[in-house]
Amino acid sequence: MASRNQNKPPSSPSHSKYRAEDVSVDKRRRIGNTRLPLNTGTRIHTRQALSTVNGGHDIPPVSGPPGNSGSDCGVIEFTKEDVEALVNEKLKIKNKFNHKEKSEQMADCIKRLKQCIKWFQQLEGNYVKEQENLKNLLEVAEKKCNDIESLMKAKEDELNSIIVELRKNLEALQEKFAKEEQDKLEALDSSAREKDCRLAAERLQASLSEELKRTKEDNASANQKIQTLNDMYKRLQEYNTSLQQYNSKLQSDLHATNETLKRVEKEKTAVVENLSTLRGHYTSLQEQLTSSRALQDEAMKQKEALGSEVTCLRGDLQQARDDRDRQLLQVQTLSTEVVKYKECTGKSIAELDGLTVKTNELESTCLSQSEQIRRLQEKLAFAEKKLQLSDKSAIETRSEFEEQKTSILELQSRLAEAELKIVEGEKLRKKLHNTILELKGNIRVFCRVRPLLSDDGAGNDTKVVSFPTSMESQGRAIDLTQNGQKLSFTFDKVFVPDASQVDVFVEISQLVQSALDGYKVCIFAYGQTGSGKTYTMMGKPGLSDQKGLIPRSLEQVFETRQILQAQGWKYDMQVSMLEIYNETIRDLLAPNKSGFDASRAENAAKQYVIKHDSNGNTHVSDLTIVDVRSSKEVSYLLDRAAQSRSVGKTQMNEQSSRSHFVFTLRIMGFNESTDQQVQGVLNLIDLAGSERLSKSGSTGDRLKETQAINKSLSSLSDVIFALAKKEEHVPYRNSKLTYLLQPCLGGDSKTLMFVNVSPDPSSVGESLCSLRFAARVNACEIGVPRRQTNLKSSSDSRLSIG
Ligand SMILES: Nc1ncnc2c1ncn2[C@@H]1O[C@H](COP(=O)(O)OP(=O)(O)OP(=O)(O)O)[C@@H](O)[C@H]1O
Repeated sequence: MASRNQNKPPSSPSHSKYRAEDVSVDKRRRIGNTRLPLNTGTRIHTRQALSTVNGGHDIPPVSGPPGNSGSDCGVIEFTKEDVEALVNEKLKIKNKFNHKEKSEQMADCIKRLKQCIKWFQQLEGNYVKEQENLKNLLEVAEKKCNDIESLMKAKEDELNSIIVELRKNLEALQEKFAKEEQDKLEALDSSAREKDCRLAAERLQASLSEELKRTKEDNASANQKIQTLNDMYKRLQEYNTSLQQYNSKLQSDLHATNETLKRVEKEKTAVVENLSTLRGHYTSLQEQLTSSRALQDEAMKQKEALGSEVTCLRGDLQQARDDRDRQLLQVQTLSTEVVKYKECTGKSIAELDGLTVKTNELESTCLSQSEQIRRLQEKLAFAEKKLQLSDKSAIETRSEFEEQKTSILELQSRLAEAELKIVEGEKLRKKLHNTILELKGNIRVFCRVRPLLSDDGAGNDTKVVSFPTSMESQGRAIDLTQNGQKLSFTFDKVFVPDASQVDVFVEISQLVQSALDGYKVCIFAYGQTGSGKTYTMMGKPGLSDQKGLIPRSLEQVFETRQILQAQGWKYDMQVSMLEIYNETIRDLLAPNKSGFDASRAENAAKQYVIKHDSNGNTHVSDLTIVDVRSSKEVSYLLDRAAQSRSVGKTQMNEQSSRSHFVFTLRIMGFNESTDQQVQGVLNLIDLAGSERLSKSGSTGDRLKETQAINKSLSSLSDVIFALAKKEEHVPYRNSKLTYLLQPCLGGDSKTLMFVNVSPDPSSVGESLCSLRFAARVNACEIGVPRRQTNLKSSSDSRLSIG
């Protein structure tokens, strides 16, 4: 229809025709049941035909020429049959009406038909013209149709391809649909499951809600806690800062203290020297004083003798004076009597002569007595002079004595002062030493290289061990050369092969002293078989200058105990010794009733369970603990233990220790004057030698021993590595050795490790392993040593080893 309108000719008749067609089509639709066949044969005017059909009633009269009829006019093609049918219809209708009316109507109808025919003819002319136009149009349309057809074909092809594609899509969609159906089923399934889950989830949600509620409450309290923790954190931060400041101050203090320590050490040496000279001076003064005292005593005796002599003389003199005075009085009375007699009585000359003789006698007696008095006076004067002299010498002696006394007192006070200074210096040194160790907070490591022995790889002159001589590393560094590569290690101290046992002991004596001060001390020797561990710890039996650390430490402990007694300290000492052989503890001091084997059997029956108490003390059940009072007693016990130890011959060592030897001295001190109590422990350990199975040449029991030794030493290194890495779990329980040493390795004790190294070039690999392990140990922080003081001795202290 749209395309027709597009091709519509511009003339009005054609325009009306198209409209008539429209109407006819519309009419046909309206006729409904009375469907009329439309053929291209006879053409009849539509209105006529319609009027015939409707009996001429409902057809409106034609007004004006058909061409001007506007919307009422139209052309429709009727076939002959259609017209006949109409005529028949007309006849039928004719019969229905009466004749007159019918004839009038007929006339009218004929009239109108005539008009119609006229109009129809006009239309026919128009129609021919229109037909030509239409022909042209048809051609154009055909052309266009062809174009459209080709276009359509193309479109069809395109559509076909689209259809194919769509089919494919459809198939895919169908597949997809099937899949989705399946998915849907699955989804339904899962939805059912989800429903269950949802129910469960709802239940869970309910419980979770409750939990959430609780958690919220917890959260609130946690928030509060966080708040307080934050506050605490802040405070801790502040505390940390202050600690850091304190630490830096301590570091500077430490530096200053080190300086002071050195100065104090120097002062101490000077004071000790001074003290010894003072002591010499004091002794000579004491001698002088004794001789002066003897002299004084003699002078006093002389003085006393002279005094008594003077008193005697004075008595004699007094007597002589009294005699003289009496005789003078007698002479005087006699003289007056003579004068009286001469004057008054006139006696005979003989009597007078007798009297004169008597008087003369008396006078001569007087004279002699005067002479005696004079002599006595002279004697007295001499005696008094002598007395004065002796008084003088006595005063001199006394002043000398006083002088000496004051100088002695002065010396004594200086001596006391010097001794006090020594005690204070010692205290300060001890404190500084402990502070240094506490600040260091790690296991200290000393390295000792033994001399080359005749048994070592003969004929090999290459030196694998050397010692750097630079200022900063002297005495602290060691270089090991392996395959031409030099590897350097630094430790707290390195002992060269020439170092004597005394040199080594001097370096650890302070540590031993700490045990008496109430610290736990642990010294252990680690190294390859035959590297000198036993030599370092025990020394060579029978040779006093080659005594090892254990006997020397004990001597020092007992000597110091003696010295500290003067300060009010009393010490009780207990010793225990054990060995760990093939992961089994053996009591080396177990009473040996019926021979060594019996003791071993008895030993084996005991449990020897290791336990640590809250004070960090280690207890081994059933272990023999012996009270000791002197180093001799301990030496005896050491000899006894040495006989019980498991030793054997290996390719590396003639007398190889096949077990770990643990010597423990427990020290309990009490000061009566200060009421102070200390508990120290000295653990001295000679570890079994590490060795490669291949190198040790072990077989049978030896192989088993070596495997057990290596296992426990590797446990020791695991513990050290865990400590070095500050891991949360430290595998102390992996071996008896590490569990026994737990307080020493990870606790609060002062620990020192000797790494013994052999200079034998054939042992360079083992030496390198030992040095690497020792370096790791040196870097390992184990906490701050704690002094055990003011503690009441535990009831079970006899079973404690550390
Ligand atoms: N510093 C030293 N001076 C002299 N001789 C030494 C020294 N160190 C070790 N020795 C000697 O080396 C040998 C092996 O020493 P020692 O038995 O102490 O080794 P070890 O490490 O204890 O061996 P093991 O682990 O097999 O028991 C011994 O003969 C010892 O006397």
